[in-house]
Amino acid sequence: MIHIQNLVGGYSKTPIIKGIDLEINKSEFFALLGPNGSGKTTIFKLITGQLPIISGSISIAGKEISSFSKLEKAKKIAVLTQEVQVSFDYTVEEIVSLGRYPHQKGILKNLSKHDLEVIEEVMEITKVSEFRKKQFRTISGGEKQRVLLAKALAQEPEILLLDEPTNHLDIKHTFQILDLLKTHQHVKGLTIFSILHDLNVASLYADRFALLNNGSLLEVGDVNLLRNEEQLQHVYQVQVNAQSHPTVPKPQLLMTPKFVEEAKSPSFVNGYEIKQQHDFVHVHFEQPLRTISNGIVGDGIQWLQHFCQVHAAYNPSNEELLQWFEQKDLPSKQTSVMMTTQRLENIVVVERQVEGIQMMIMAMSEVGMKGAKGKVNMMLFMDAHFSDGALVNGYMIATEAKMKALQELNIATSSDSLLLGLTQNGEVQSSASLENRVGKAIHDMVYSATKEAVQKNLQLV
Ligand SMILES: Nc1ncnc2c1ncn2[C@@H]1O[C@H](COP(=O)(O)OP(=O)(O)OP(=O)(O)O)[C@@H](O)[C@H]1O
Repeated sequence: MIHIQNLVGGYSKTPIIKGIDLEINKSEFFALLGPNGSGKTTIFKLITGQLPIISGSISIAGKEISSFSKLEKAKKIAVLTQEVQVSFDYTVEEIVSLGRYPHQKGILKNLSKHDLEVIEEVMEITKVSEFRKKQFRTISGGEKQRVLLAKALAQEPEILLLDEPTNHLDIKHTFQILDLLKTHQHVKGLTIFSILHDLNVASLYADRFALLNNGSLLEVGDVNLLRNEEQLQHVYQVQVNAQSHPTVPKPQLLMTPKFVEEAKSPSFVNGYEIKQQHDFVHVHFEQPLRTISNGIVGDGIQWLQHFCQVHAAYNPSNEELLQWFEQKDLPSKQTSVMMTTQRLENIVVVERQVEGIQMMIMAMSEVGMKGAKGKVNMMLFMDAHFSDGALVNGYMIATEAKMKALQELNIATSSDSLLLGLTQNGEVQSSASLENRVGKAIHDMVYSATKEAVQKNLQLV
């Protein structure tokens, strides 16, 4: 649809855009990414004709851009720029109506019935109808942005060029507007070429991407471009980690600040407090721990600070759990909970240094107890620093060590819960295995604690 070939251009004889090739397909949402000053707006100005092309070419649907008349271009392309220049005291409705100008016929250029219908529709979908009679200059930045988008849509273009369409919008309106644009893309076959600064929003909405740096394209491709952490780090000069979105199969980027709050980092043994009451045992760590767990609360990979083994006769509902958190004055989003039907006097807490690593384990066994299913709930805390991959490795080693101990005791268990919590102090361990120190430490600690917890129970039966 838009064919850019060996394009060179800029503001003076020294070109900003240094020979780029780009193809934007019909009905796709294409995101132009790149840091400040990389030349994104300059490319848009070369497309719209605001800046002269030094060399190379731009064509739309096979026709050289310079051969379009102003009106022809306005019927094909609508542009939403960052430079809001509305010199007269127009109302919102009047601004949106200006979008129909390329379609109006005759000398008087009156709005037709169809024009009025289009204006109504675009004001409705961009949610600007409610302030249609207000003066444009008196509305907020985000409202202005929506009005200008309504004007662009009123143009009924084939191509929409958007320079940062969401930069003044709150998250509700950002998602509302982008959902709306996606609908137009799919239902009306609109081609969207948009400059976006928010890489996470771009990841969720765009079909293809181009990364511009210093007037040249570094990469053009699909969403995998946003999984290239090294390249993004090099271009944006920020530490970036690409993670999977929890429900959409797209990457999301997490940025790490250079400024890190001075960690109090207490020594591991002084860094936590254990409180035991008749109905729950609570471990509180002074610093949040990186955790992996399948407990009833706080499951998956998270950062948590409170860890509870709770006595309950039955599995509580979510409402009951929330009430419980309130009663105990615990933050529900920073707490891991495991449930047991047994009395908590049987809990085993072991603090030990294994393979030079400080560790603490809290294990609650129901094995051999009357009426119990036969499970061992376990929370293992370590003064070590694991990558997410090592965390998963460690979880597997802990499960295997627990099973090994139980098999040797001729005990079968079911529905166990396990949590691994790391202080993330020290050197990052990218893997844990029975061949390395951290893996061996997990194995030895879990194996011995499982036996200890089960034997304590069996003595009490
Ligand atoms: N009117 C101008 N005259 C001369 N140089 C300009 C002009 N406008 C922009 N430039 C220069 O052109 C380069 C590219 O600017 P451009 O606005 O295209 O970048 P951008 O990628 O859109 O940046 P941003 O993300 O900050 O909007 C910059 O170095 C800028 O200083």
